Amino acid sequence: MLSMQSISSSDAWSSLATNQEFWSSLAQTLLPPYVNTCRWFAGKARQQTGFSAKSVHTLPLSDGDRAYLLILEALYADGIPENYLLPLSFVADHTAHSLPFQLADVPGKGRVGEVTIGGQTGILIDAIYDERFRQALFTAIGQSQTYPQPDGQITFLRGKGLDENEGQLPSQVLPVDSSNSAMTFGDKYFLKLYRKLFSETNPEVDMVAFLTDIGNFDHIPAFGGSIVWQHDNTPDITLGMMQRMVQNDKDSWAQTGDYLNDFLYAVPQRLFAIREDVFEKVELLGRRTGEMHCALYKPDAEAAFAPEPFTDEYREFLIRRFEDLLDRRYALLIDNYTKLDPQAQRLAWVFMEAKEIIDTFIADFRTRPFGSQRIRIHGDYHLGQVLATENDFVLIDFEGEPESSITDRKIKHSPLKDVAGMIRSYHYAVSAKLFNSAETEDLDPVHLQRVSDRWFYLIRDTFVDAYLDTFGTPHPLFKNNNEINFLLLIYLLEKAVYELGYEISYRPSWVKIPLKGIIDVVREIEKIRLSEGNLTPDVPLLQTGLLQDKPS
Ligand SMILES: Nc1ncnc2c1ncn2[C@@H]1O[C@H](COP(=O)(O)OP(=O)(O)O)[C@@H](O)[C@H]1O
Ligand SMILES: O=P(O)(O)O[C@H]1O[C@H](CO)[C@@H](O[C@H]2O[C@H](CO)[C@@H](O)[C@H](O)[C@H]2O)[C@H](O)[C@H]1O
Repeated sequence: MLSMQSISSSDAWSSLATNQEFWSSLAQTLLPPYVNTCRWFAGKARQQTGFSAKSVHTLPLSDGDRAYLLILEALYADGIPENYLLPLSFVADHTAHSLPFQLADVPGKGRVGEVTIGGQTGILIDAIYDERFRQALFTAIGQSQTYPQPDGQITFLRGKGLDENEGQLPSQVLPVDSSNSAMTFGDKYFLKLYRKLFSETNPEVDMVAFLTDIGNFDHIPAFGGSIVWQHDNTPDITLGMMQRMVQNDKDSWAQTGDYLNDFLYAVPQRLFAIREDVFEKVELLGRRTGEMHCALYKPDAEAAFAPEPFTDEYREFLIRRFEDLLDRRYALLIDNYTKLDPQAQRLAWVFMEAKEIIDTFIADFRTRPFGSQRIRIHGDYHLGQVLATENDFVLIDFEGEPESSITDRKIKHSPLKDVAGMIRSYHYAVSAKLFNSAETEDLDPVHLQRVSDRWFYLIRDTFVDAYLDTFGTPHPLFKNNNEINFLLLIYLLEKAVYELGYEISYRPSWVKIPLKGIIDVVREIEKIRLSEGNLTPDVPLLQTGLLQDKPS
C-alpha cells in the first residue's frame, strides 16, 4: 500500500547519493510503514524504535540513470539493530512511459511512496521491479564489475556457472513471498537478493562455493556469481547470489505429497501400499544427502570447513541453545494453550510433563563420550529444500537455520542434524496428509496413527539406510551405531521443539505434528535409559496416560 506521506528534495535523483537529509527523511517517513508491509522484514513483531539510512550505494543503469542500494538500519527497544537491503529506483511521472517496464506491473508491495525529486513528481519503487536494475545486476556479475562507493565498494563476482559470452536475457521477479527476493534471467539463472544482511559473508555463498569448487558436488545449482559489499577492516557482506536455474516440476515436499495421495486413497480400503518407485526416490535422496556430506567432509580443508571433534565448547553451545529454545517454547505453549484443540492440548501436557526427562537427556550430552566428527552442514534441511528434476534431486537454500545468528549458522554439527531435518520432514508429510484429508476423516484415529507410523518408519529407515550406505565403514563422521542413535535423537528433538514455535506462530492447526514428533523422541529416550540401566528414580517416566484423559 502506498503511504500517504510524501517527501521531496530539490537535488536531482542522480545527485542524491550523499544527500543525508533526503535519506534520513525517507527512513523516518515513508520507509517505516512501507517495510512493515514487506514479507522480508523480520522485525514486525518487535518493538521498533526507529529506522536510519546506514549506507547508500550507487548502481549505474544502462540508460544513464541510476538505482541506489540503501542499507536500512532497523532499531528496536531490545536486542541488536538489524540491517536490510532495499534497492530503490525513482520513476518520474513524465518518464514512466519510456521505461522498459510498465509501472502498472509493479505490485503494491514494490511501491514505496510518492516523492518529488529535483522538481519532478514520481514514485519510488523497490528496484527489483525495474528491468533496468535487474539487467544492471546481471551484466555487472558477468563482467565482474566493481563500483567504488563512499564507504567501500560493491563488487560483483562472476561464478563458473555463468556461461561465457552470455548475452542479455529477459528477467522477471519470482512471485514467491519469502524472506529474500528472487529473480530469474531467461529461465537460465536464478538470482537471490538477500534482504536481512549479516555482518559477514552469507553462509550460503561459502557453502555453495565450497561444494562446487572443493567438494565437486554436482547436485546443487552451479554457482553463477555473487554481489558483495566490501569495506575496510570488516568482513565482506553478501548482498546477493546467482545460481543456474534448475528446471523442476516441483520440490520434494510436493512430490512426496503426490506419492502420499496414492497411499491415502488406499487407506480407507484397508490396503497398505507404497509403490516401489517411492522407495527408490527416498533411497536416491538418502544417497544424495550422503554425497553432500561426503563433499563437505574434507580433512585438509581450511579452518572454516575442516572437520572437528565434539569439543566441550560445542557441547556447551548446543546445550545452552537447546535449553534456551525449550524455555521459549514452554512459555509460548503456555501463552497459546487455550487456542489449541483438545488433542494438541493433551500432547502439550505430555511434553510439559516430560521436562525432566528431556533436561536429563540434554545434560547427558555434556559428558557422554563422542568419537564422531562435526562438519559444516546444510542446516535447514527439509523436503522443501530439494528440487525434484526428472530423475534426480538438486539441493538448494544453504542459508542455514532461520532463527540463528550468522555466526551460529557456521557452527559445525554432526551431519546427522541434516538427516534429522529430513526425517522430521517425512513425518510432517505423512501426518499432514493422513490427518488433514477428507478421505480419512471418518477413520478410527488409532488405526490412522498406526498406518501413518508404519509409512513413516519404512520411509525413514529407507532414507537413513541409503544415507549411511553412502559412507564406507568405519567413517570418521560416525563412530558407531550408539552414537548415531543418540545424536539423531538429540537433533530430532531439537528440530521438533523448534518447529513447535513455527507452527504456533504460522499454522496452529499443525501444532500436533511437532508435538507428536517430540513425544516419539522422548519414548525413544526412555528406551535408551532402560537399555543402559539409567532409570534414576528422581526422573519420572513419560506420562502417556495423559494422552487418553483430558487434563482437568
Ligand atoms: N536454482 C534454482 N532454480 C530454480 N528454482 C529455484 C532455485 N533456487 C531456488 N528456487 C526456487 O525458489 C524458491 C525460494 O528459494 P530459496 O533458496 O529457498 O529462497 P529463500 O531462502 O528465500 O526461501 C525455492 O523454493 C524454489 O522453488
Ligand atoms: O522458510 P524455511 O524453508 O527456511 O523454513 C520454515 O518454513 C518451513 C515450512 O515451509 C518449516 O518447515 C516445517 O514444515 C515443512 C512442511 O511445510 C516440513 O517439511 C519441515 O520438516 C518442517 O520443519 C520450517 O520449520 C521453517 O523454519
